Amino acid sequence: MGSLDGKNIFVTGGLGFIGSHTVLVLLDHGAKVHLIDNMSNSFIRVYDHMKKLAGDKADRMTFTQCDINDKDGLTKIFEKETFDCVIHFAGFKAVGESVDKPLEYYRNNFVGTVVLLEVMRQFGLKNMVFSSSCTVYGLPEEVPITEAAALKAISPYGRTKLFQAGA
Ligand SMILES: O=c1ccn([C@@H]2O[C@H](COP(=O)(O)OP(=O)(O)O[C@H]3O[C@H](CO)[C@H](O)[C@H](O)[C@H]3O)[C@@H](O)[C@H]2O)c(=O)[nH]1
Repeated sequence: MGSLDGKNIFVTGGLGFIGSHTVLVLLDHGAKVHLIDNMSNSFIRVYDHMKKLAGDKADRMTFTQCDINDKDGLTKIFEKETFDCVIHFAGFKAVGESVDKPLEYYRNNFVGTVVLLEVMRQFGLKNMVFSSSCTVYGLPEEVPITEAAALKAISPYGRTKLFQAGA
C-alpha cells in the first residue's frame, strides 16, 4: 500500500535528472506514471535503466516521446488517460545559453508551459507541481535563499521560470 495508490501522474521532462528520479519515487509510492520527454537533453537508455530499477513496478510506467509545445501530441495522451496531477520538469535550463538564445528559451519554456496548461484546462485538470529554479531570485542579498526573498531574475532562463510560475 502506498500513499499514491490509484493516482495517475503525468510527468514532463521525465527522462531528465530530477524527472527520472521523481518518477521512480512516485512508483515506489504506488502511483501510475505517464512520462514525456522531447529527448533534447536525455537518452532512451535512461528509460531502459528506469525500467530495470523499477522492477515489477515498471508496468505502472509509460513513456511517450513528446514535446510540451506539441498540443496534438499532448491531447492524444490526455484523451486516453485521466490524470490527477501534472509534475512539470521539461525545459531548457542553461543560464548562459539563455543569454545567447533568449527567444528560444521564452518560446520553449514559457510558450510550451502555456500549451501544456491549455491542454490541462481542456481536460479540467487543475493540479500542477512546477519545477522552478533559484535563478528566479537573481543575485540574492542573503544566503541561504528563502521563498521570502525578492524575485529578481537576471537571465532569460530565470525569467522564463518566473513567468511560468506566474502563469
Ligand atoms: O522543451 C523541453 C526541454 C527539455 N526537455 C527534457 O526535460 C528534461 C529536463 O531534465 P534535465 O536533466 O535537463 O534538467 P534537471 O532535471 O536537472 O532540471 C530540473 O530542475 C531545473 C532547476 O533549474 C529546472 O527546473 C528544470 O526544468 C528541471 O527539469 C530533459 O530530459 C529534457 O530532454 C523536454 O522534454 N522538453
